[in-house]
Amino acid sequence: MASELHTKSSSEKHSKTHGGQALEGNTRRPAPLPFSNTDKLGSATKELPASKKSTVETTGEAKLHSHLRKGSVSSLAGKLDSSLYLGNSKQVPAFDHTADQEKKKLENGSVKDSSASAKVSDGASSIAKTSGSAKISDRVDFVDSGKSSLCRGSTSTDVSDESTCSSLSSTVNKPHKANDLRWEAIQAVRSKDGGLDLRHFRLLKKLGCGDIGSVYLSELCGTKCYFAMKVMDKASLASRKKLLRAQTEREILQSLDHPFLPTLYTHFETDKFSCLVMEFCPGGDLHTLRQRQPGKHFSEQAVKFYVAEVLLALEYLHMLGIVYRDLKPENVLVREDGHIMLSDFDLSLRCTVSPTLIKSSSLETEPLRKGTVYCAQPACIEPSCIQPSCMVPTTCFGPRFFSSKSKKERKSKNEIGNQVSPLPELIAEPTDARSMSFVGTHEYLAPEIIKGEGHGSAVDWWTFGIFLYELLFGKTPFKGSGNRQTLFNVVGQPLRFPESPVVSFAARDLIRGLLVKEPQHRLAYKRGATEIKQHPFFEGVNWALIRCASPPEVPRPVEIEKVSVPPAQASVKVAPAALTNQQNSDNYLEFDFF
Ligand SMILES: Nc1ncnc2c1ncn2[C@@H]1O[C@H](COP(=O)(O)OP(=O)(O)OP(=O)(O)O)[C@@H](O)[C@H]1O
Repeated sequence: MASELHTKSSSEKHSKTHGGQALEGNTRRPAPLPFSNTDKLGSATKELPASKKSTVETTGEAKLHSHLRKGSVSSLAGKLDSSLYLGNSKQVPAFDHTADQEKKKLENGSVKDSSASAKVSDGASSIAKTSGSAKISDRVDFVDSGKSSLCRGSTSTDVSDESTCSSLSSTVNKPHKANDLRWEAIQAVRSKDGGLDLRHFRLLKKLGCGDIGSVYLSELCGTKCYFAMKVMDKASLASRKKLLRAQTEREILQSLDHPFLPTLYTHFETDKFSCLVMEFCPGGDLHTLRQRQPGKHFSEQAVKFYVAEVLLALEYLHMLGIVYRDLKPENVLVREDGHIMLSDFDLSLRCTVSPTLIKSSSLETEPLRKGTVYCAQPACIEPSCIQPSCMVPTTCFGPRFFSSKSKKERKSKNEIGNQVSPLPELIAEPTDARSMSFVGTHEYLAPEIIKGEGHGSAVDWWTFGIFLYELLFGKTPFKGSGNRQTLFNVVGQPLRFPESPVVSFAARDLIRGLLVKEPQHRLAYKRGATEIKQHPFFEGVNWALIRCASPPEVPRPVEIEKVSVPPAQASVKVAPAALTNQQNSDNYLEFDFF
């Protein structure tokens, strides 16, 4: 096991502001003292201060590098994912860019990517694997699932300005960004100046501080396009041995293209800093939003909406072979349209997965015969091997969906029901992945992590259960008087529900299914998100069109002028080396790190 355990510092989060407004009432709990290996159950020797939902992590553990087919597998993931959202393509106007983009892909040579290598890691020691043969480094706690390839949506060349990629190939690899003005603005600067760096951005406000960097609200100069820029001090990362974590997060972000996951618009490096330019979420996080609700818990209807979106995000991540491992309300941000965005991937585990289509959509005349399994192995990931139902265009993401409908025809507020037709059923569960890392947040840690038994994707279904519980009841189920007690409770205490607020039987039943201590008996262990989606709690949820449903709450628009500090008032401190090189003197804000 690793020699070092680390606690993410969340004390800084107390001063966090969002969208230009101070988050009053943010009762984010202070960080516990640094955790040591002996604090795990069984060898715990000392009482720690009260856990305040900070994240714990071991470092120096398992890492798996695998040479994988990249392009073709990722395109499968994209298509399968699209099909999950779209259902019957005949019901909504088409926004068909698939064929066009396949063509562009060929023109841009992205096909050659299909033989490129992809890294698979959970941020610690390593296995190098090429075509079935594995090279295992010193301390390996990770066992390959034995399944096939990791799916990667895109690569560093897609968004990094260290590369010479064309704007076209970037869009091809993020097909859902085809109509995004911010994406176009970034691409325009890239074509004009050959790349982006700090001088292209005005840093308007510090949004918050994480363990590996600070996040700033920033404007792409002169465009009124706003982004959240995570700025990481490379020297600090190196001295604190966090480079791998930063790299893991960046590589995961680069591979994502999903409505409930962050879009990484670009990434660039200066001598001193590594910068990730992402979509800005002005609505704050669900932890803060929950504090503002009556009784500090959400209504069951609102919970249904938020957890349904989180479920789809987790499903997509698992399909890419990513076990998220850090689900908690603090990491679920609210976008400007009220939909959610899962953030913070530096503790995620990457492993191998083989998405498996077990039932086609209703577009198919007959469901697949029972027992027939369509396994999307890398060797057959060609368009012809994919069920046609998985290749429906991405209507849910395009503005034309709305423009072609009158307001009356649009879905009524809070209506996310009325599933029209069953969707294809997939298993994309990296169930056999094994990590021995001790990562997560005390109240959210799965029993198998605490017991050090090794864990896989089922930890995300445990945390999903805790998350659901917390949103409904305003507290987590196993919280003790201190971190150690919390860990004991997670492992040994039965699940109990408070008498109030009253929640439905279906909700409690779902929580019971998810919070089963043995991972192999836990809901979703075998068939992943599909099992959860079929639970009565989600009855009536239109999974295909949830992206178009009205959220419980839409954040007030951020007034950027108020957020932005005029130069005269700004406490202009000497800018760090990277900033002094900037041509744009508007970048006056001080950078402070950690
Ligand atoms: N895209 C975004 N839009 C708005 N605010 C964001 C965005 N991304 C991050 N933030 C805010 O910035 C803060 C720092 O985020 P960051 O992801 O760096 O750290 P973290 O979530 O605290 O976790 P970690 O310590 O693992 O880095 C968070 O509290 C978050 O609320």
